[in-house]
Amino acid sequence: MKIGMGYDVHKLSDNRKLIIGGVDIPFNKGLDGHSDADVLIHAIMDSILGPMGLGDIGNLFPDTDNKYKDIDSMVLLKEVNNKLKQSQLKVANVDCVILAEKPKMSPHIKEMAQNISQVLDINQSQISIKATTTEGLGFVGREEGIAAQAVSLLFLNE
Ligand SMILES: Nc1ccn([C@@H]2O[C@H](COP(=O)(O)O)[C@@H](O)[C@H]2O)c(=O)n1
Ligand SMILES: C[C@@]1(CO)OP(=O)(O)OP(=O)(O)OC[C@H]1O
Repeated sequence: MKIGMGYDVHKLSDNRKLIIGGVDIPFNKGLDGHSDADVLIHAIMDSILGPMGLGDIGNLFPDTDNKYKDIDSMVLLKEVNNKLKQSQLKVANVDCVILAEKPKMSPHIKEMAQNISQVLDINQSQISIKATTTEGLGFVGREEGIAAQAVSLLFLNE
């Protein structure tokens, strides 16, 4: 068994879509980044790459490479899953939390879990996504950005 963690933050900006867990969430702001800035998918990818010894998404998908400009992070997750399939490791479960003051994530959690389990070829029961505000405190509380954390447990498929 190997455990991995991932953490990511993106800034909230005008004139950007809010894409989290592959869901286009209606909101007056969106997350800014080189890619689509899907903060949840980025945290999940890092939590899988860590135990595989592959560093982080910045190593794999550098933001200096134009081919990743505005890329759908689900495409990057598929690439991470391809690397997982080439290894002897499989996902036991992924547990995540989204830190956002607004908007409400709860109406979108099921669709996020569907999207992620489909790309990772796992059952929906193997992925858990939660959300919390930070009670008005810090950059999340001031609605300057959204953060996500993920923990993945991988096992050796012998
Ligand atoms: N962006 C968010 C934040 C929270 N939720 C849900 O609301 C519950 C209460 O949040 P607190 O931060 O006040 O503890 C939380 O447990 C989530 O279910 C949400 O959907 N979206
Ligand atoms: C995904 C990449 C690549 O497009 O871009 P961003 O959307 O800026 O995301 P970040 O979490 O800063 O790090 C990884 C980047 O290389």
